Amino acid sequence: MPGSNARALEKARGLPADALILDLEDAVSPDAKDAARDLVAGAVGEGGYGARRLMIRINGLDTRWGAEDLEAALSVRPHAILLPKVARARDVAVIADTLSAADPNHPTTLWAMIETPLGVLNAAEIARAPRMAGFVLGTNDLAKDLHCRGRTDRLPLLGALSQALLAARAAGILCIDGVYNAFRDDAGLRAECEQGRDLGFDGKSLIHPAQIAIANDVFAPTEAEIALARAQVAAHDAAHARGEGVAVLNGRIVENLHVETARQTLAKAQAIADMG
Ligand SMILES: CC(C)(COP(=O)(O)OP(=O)(O)OC[C@H]1O[C@@H](n2cnc3c(N)ncnc32)[C@H](O)[C@@H]1OP(=O)(O)O)[C@@H](O)C(=O)NCCC(=O)NCCSC(=O)C[C@H](O)C(=O)O
Ligand SMILES: [Mg+2]
Repeated sequence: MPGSNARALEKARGLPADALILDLEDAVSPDAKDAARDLVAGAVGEGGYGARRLMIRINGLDTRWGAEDLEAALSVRPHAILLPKVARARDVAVIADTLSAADPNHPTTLWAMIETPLGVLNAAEIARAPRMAGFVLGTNDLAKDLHCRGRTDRLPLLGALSQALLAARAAGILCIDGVYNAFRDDAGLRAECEQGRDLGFDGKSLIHPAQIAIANDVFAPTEAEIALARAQVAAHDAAHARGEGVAVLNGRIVENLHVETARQTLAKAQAIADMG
């Protein structure tokens, strides 16, 4: 949400989102940047966001606002700082060093917007940068730089989306899909969320409260997935007790790797339940 929108910052305290991105970058006009920085720092400092993870997207350090944004963000210790248009691992390392120099135990992690051709090409090294905890895909900036046409199937973006995901998975960090701009188009949003879920994204970045329910619905494990995960764990445990490494459930084999996925599904369901 735009960091300049006081009403949105307030409303976010009650929205059923897992994480909030308080934006100082492209959602804020140049003449509102200083006020937005104060507003965001004030809101994070005041708290009241419950279990929602708080992320501040700062302006790039190559802009006239970036350094002040970083200082203000660090001072209120959000869960994460989201860096825009990251092109190389060293863009991240500079900030990680600043953070660690200020306080080696500073709890704030770094996230990167992957939204430029160079950022996609360097995604593997960016994912392994110090303090890096996740990617958010910037599909608007990517489409702009690729000169591609907007298509409902996102065919022109699929290579970049997959490369960013591969890099994130190889480094063991999270990867969140880009925004869906038509915020009154529920069917289009659902279709794009389904595509993102199929590809392997951990969630969807959103621009309007009306989009939250659909994203939650698509990205949460379904009752059937939870039941299957439980049955797979039970079948595998039983097989293990019999001294067998492989179980068979509904005519399909269940091996260690399936149990790992099943446990991830159950852990995600539990985390959602814990959010209340
Ligand atoms: C798109 C909007 C300008 C629409 O705003 P508005 O006209 O106020 O919508 P509504 O009247 O329907 O709003 C209803 C209520 O919800 C609140 N609201 C609106 N948006 C948000 C939000 N994002 N978070 C929290 N709350 C929000 C309104 O205040 C109303 O509240 P109430 O008074 O109680 O009724 C607006 O939604 C908007 O600005 N959206 C965010 C745009 C944004 O964040 N853009 C930057 C991120 S996307 C990006 O940068 C792309 C990426 O980098 C890339 O390259 O792809
Ligand atoms: Mg962008």
